[in-house]
Amino acid sequence: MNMNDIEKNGLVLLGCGKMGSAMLKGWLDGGLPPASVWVSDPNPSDWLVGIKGLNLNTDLPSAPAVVLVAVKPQMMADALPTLAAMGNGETLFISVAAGITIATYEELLGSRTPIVRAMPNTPAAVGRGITAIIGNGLATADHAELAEALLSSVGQVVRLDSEDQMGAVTAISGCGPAYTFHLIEAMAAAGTAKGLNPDLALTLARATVAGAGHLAENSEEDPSQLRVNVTSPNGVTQAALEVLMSDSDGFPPLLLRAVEAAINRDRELGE
Ligand SMILES: NC(=O)c1ccc[n+]([C@@H]2O[C@H](COP(=O)([O-])OP(=O)(O)OC[C@H]3O[C@@H](n4cnc5c(N)ncnc54)[C@H](O)[C@@H]3O)[C@@H](O)[C@H]2O)c1
Ligand code: PRO
Repeated sequence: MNMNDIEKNGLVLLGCGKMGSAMLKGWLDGGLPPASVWVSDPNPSDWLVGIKGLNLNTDLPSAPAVVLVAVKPQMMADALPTLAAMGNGETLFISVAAGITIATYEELLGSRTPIVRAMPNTPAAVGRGITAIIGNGLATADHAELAEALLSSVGQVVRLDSEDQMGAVTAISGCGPAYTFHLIEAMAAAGTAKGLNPDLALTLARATVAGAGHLAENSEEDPSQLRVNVTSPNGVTQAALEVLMSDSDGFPPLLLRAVEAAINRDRELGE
């Protein structure tokens, strides 16, 4: 199964806010015709309303290739039963919601429903996302391929061995863009605090994070060597890294605490 099946039988997107829009933008930019997509969202954005040919809040096809669920975890119990008639059939359900387990989808949609739980991230909007996926017992190799085809059109896809990994995945790559944007904000604020014009500080911070990310992704050297390459012995970077890399109050223990908080919240949302 591939994107042709989606083009032919349709994709229903339930919920099209920040994450749904990021993926939809990536799919449309990648050539998926708007006429193959049905979006159901009670508060569509101006961007959605403006997409010519898109099926927005109209009757849904009875057996689309894929239903992609992108409503908030808290809305799931209200939103999903409206699509229960598509459960227990050939339609593949893919959910990107944090926390909600495959067992919950099976309860809401029927235990014979093929389901893939996925965790994407918002760089999907520019084709640079990464999505982790895991299917239920009903999701065949064909279904997994279909999910992978859809999600790889907006970035990389990795397959998980176990649903138990999803909390940590969410905390790293699902939420990670927010940590990175905050790093840009914090670098810009520090530059401003040290006398730079705020616009200049933001330009420096944004380009540095983007350039370093690109280098980390494209270099044959691993991130620790790339860090060493910036760090002259007893130089300026070393002075900064002695603060940032402190085992007691540096970046590693702080990030670990943040990731643990995210994993705990992910677990709570699934309860
Ligand atoms: N934003 C991210 O970076 C991100 C990353 C990975 C996963 N997710 C997951 O994606 C899901 C959506 O998150 P978001 O950030 O896009 O939230 P959002 O609030 O921006 O979007 C949710 C959308 O669902 C719509 N909605 C509400 N009730 C509905 C209903 N009954 N039927 C159809 N649509 C309905 C809302 O109008 C809204 O547009 C969440 O489950 C979240 O865990 C988000
Ligand atoms: N955004 C969602 C949240 O904050 C899930 C991962 C990224 O809950």
